[in-house]
Amino acid sequence: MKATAKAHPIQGIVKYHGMRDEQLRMPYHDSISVCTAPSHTKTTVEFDFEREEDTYIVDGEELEGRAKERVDDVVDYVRKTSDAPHAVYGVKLESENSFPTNVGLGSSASGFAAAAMALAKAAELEWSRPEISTIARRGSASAARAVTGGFSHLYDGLNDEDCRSERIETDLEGDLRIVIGLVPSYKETEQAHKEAADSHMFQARMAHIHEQIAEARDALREGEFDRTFELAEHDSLSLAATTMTGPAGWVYWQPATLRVFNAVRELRSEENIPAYFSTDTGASVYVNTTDEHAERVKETLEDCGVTAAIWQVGGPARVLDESEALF
Ligand SMILES: Nc1ncnc2c1ncn2[C@@H]1O[C@H](COP(=O)(O)OP(=O)(O)OP(=O)(O)O)[C@@H](O)[C@H]1O
Ligand SMILES: C[C@@](O)(CCOP(=O)(O)OP(=O)(O)O)CC(=O)O
Repeated sequence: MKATAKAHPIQGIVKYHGMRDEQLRMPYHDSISVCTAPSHTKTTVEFDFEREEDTYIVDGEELEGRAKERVDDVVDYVRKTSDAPHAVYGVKLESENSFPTNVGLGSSASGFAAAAMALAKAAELEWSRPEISTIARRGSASAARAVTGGFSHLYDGLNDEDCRSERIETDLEGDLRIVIGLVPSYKETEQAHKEAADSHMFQARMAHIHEQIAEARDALREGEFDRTFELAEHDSLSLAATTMTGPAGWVYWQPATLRVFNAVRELRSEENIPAYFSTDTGASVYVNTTDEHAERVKETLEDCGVTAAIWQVGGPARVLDESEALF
């Protein structure tokens, strides 16, 4: 009745923007991302006979309002699909993120992936990871990809058989280093997804994305580093063009973000270093490079006045031993 799970957040490669179905969180189009580590979320859940109300605590704070409703959507779906008699009891969920939230480092992905994995285990659902990705998707679409881990592809679809995530095999995982530049500027993504289709750039993005997905899959299969991360850099600009031209005119980037963009392009042109920037919906930057060049890239980010760290590829969400439970 109690279970603990761990999941890694994601960096978008061909990024998701906008939902066809807001309740079921079915995106308008396919998306590909890569999980990042050691950043992670650890979550313990328990179905408890004595508990009448569901309670969720993240980083020591009890969730309320919209944040709570999103976890409710995940818990309700697990209750509906599980045959375990205890799945009707109240749930206690406690979770810890090892990295800052709401700054563009993908906390909703690892948060809802860890919750889905732990809930599926506690509710005795013997599902595969692509199946569990449909539970996580109800909290956050990016979380579907955090369930399957590594490089993963969330398919567009109108039902759970189609709209699920699957891992993509590639040789790029071992040598990839993701240097993160932390630009702490608070934002929330949900509203941006809601108004995605209201930008005049959205239809252009939709027409373009199919090709981008095919290219990214091919580059990953072929193990082509430059081609893969050039695509991620390009798609960061495409995504921002759409959010900036929506009704709210969101500009997620900060001056430090742009300093990093310029410095990364200089590393490429002047030092021949394979380094490509990437942002999701936020001001923080990912710089994709190889092990050999990671320290040089980190120094460059620090010279831009940004706190930097060298991360690598994270695996799929997984259930932990009961000795690792948070309560
Ligand atoms: N460990 C967690 N367990 C459950 N929900 C979480 C957890 N961490 C974050 N969340 C939820 O994820 C959402 C984070 O905001 P948002 O939708 O902007 O996602 P995001 O773009 O992944 O955020 P960011 O990348 O900036 O961290 C909020 O609803 C928050 O409560
Ligand atoms: C481009 C992104 O940053 C979009 C992130 O969106 P979220 O998955 O955080 O949105 P919600 O479903 O509202 O939680 C990264 C990606 O998943 O492609």
